[in-house]
Amino acid sequence: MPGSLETMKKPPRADGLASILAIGTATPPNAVEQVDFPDFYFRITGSEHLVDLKKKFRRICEKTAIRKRYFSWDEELIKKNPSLRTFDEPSLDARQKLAVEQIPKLGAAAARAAIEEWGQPKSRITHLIFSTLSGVDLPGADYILTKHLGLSPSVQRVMLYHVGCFAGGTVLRLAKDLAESSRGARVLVVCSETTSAAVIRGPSEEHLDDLVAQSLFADGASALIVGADADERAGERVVFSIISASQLVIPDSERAIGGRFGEGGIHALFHRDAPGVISGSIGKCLEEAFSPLGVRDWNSIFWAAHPGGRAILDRLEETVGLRPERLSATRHVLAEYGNLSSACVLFILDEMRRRSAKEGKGTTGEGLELGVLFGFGPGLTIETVVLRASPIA
Ligand SMILES: CC(=O)CC(=O)SCCNC(=O)CCNC(=O)[C@H](O)C(C)(C)COP(=O)(O)OP(=O)(O)OC[C@H]1O[C@@H](n2cnc3c(N)ncnc32)[C@H](O)[C@@H]1OP(=O)(O)O
Repeated sequence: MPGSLETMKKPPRADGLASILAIGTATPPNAVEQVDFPDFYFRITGSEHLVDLKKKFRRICEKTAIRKRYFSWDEELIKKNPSLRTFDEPSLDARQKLAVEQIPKLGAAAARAAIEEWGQPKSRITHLIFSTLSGVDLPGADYILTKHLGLSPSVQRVMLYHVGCFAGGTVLRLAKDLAESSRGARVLVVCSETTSAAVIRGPSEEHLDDLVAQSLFADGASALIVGADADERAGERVVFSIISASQLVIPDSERAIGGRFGEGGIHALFHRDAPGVISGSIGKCLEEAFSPLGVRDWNSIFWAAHPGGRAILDRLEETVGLRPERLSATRHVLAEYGNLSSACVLFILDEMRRRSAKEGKGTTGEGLELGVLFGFGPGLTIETVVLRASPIA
């Protein structure tokens, strides 16, 4: 019947904006203090004889402003898999085994925390967006996660493999579209990362940017429930609303951040000018996102920026003229967890809303109404997400 076909083409849209209704995070048990990492890393990779390179690595680690990182692997695993001790020996099988096991497991732990905070039955989850940099498999981590969590087989899954660190913004952009285009949709978003593809490899004097990667990346997962028209009578609460989301590729910048994927896993390619390239485009992103809202003072909004490395945050702060408190939650997450790739920005939102409540601020965004979340990664790609904080009762 033409009438019913018309109805099928246009399912009812949500009335309101998509919102984050809950946040969960998880880390694996093996924590390594950054101050101990150079000794640990050069010992487990059998590289103690590279004395000058180790001194250089110590200097790099000291500059990262990272205090601690969590890993799903440990010394025992490296001993059992000697190919992981070298810089570029074929080692993909060992890396895959770890990633395929750990990514859904970590993601499920973060998702359970988000679902518990949300307080609604799992059967209300209509969509799943899963993002990870490693562990491509068939069926993928999204499928394994639905089994771990016991989600409905009719949950609509979207799997994002190998997008890179900007994916923490991409998942919000997609979740907003899904939640607003279908009334009643509840989207479970999961970003789960292990370093098994890119970190854990021996050092190389010829590839110093890869050595920088060994000092930065860590394992962890974050999860959100996103939906529009929060059902407050059923106990749903808005943590942040997603006002807008957009993506920008900085022209001719693909050399700034990248990775080569092969039999030895992912070899990181970081140009020293990555912080400069990112900060050079941040003004344009801010103006495009906030001019419709009449905002021009970048200190009047809260910030969650992907902490790719300390130098990126320093350059951002300097270029935009930010007061130190604006990147305080971001720097805290970098210090306590390292660079968690796509999972990082959602850890920052969690940290921000928790410390806002603890410090008696009026909103989940440090007492401010509007804020920005930035994802940075290969391309060079920037995801810009405008958020609205919620009042804290
Ligand atoms: C994967 C994704 O999709 C997204 C991502 O997050 S990718 C990660 C993006 N991150 C980056 O690009 C790293 C940004 N860089 C930084 O944060 C900082 O440079 C750093 C913490 C690594 C070092 O801090 P710094 O203030 O630059 O210290 P600095 O004293 O200049 O450098 C320390 C040493 O590292 C070396 N170094 C710094 N950056 C380097 C690079 N990109 N490649 C090779 N060597 C580098 C320096 O030459 C220096 O060596 P010496 O001590 O022998 O002189």
